[in-house]
Amino acid sequence: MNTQRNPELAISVTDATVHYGQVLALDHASLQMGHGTVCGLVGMNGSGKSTLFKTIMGQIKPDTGTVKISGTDPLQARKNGKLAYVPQSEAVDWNFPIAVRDVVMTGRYGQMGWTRRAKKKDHAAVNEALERVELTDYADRQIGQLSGGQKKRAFVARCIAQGASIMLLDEPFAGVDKRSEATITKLLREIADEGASVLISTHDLQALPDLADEAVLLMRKVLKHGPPEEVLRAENLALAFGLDPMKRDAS
Ligand SMILES: Nc1ncnc2c1ncn2[C@@H]1O[C@H](COP(=O)(O)OP(=O)(O)OP(=O)(O)O)[C@@H](O)[C@H]1O
Repeated sequence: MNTQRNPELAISVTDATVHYGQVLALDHASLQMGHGTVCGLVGMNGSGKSTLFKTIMGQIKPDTGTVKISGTDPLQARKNGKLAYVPQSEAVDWNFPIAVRDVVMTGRYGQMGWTRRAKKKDHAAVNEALERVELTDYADRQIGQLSGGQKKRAFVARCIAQGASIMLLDEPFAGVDKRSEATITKLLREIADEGASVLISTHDLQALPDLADEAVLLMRKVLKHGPPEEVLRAENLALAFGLDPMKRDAS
């Protein structure tokens, strides 16, 4: 685990427990992530991945434990633009009448003040982000008129335009074509090499060694955290999935 590059951890979740009514979604889960790292979060349906994201984002306050983002409170980290989130596709209203460029511009809102009037530097940041995700030619399309992979790229561009140094991506490869997957994977690698930390939930275990420096196996608590090839050993997967999901669909 590369937690050495900066002594202050990018993400530090300690002993987090979350209930939804009677349902125990996180059970004393702890996760420490350094800067400049891509980390894959894997676990079966209902293992708590989205709940962990919401907890890291400060949307859910855990019953026990603490969350620190670069040493600060998650809400503070969101306010200062350091923490960004790419939601699952189902969580987005794709019919909303907004162009791709404007979706990316929402990443700049925190830095614009209450007028939300875009300045030259905001337009420049949006254009650069669109270019990095190869969506410049689609900038004026309504967001719902993109393919699944292009939609994901638009949301990654929003994080880039925001200047976030910690990014959480909830299943960015679900329903995504191979070209978009390769573009996103390469981009996340570049972003991490520039010092950002990227936590990605995915069901694509086969792709994990190419995608991530580290993997986390979640089953309400963090069962394993380390290099993907170690975490994805058959005995560990059996613990988390009760079978060998490399041979079958992991979901
Ligand atoms: N709003 C909610 N109310 C009640 N229970 C919930 C709620 N959200 C999640 N849960 C439950 O909490 C547990 C963890 O759910 P969560 O969505 O975090 O899992 P996940 O690993 O992201 O699943 P998936 O891979 O299917 O997206 C599950 O048992 C789920 O049914």
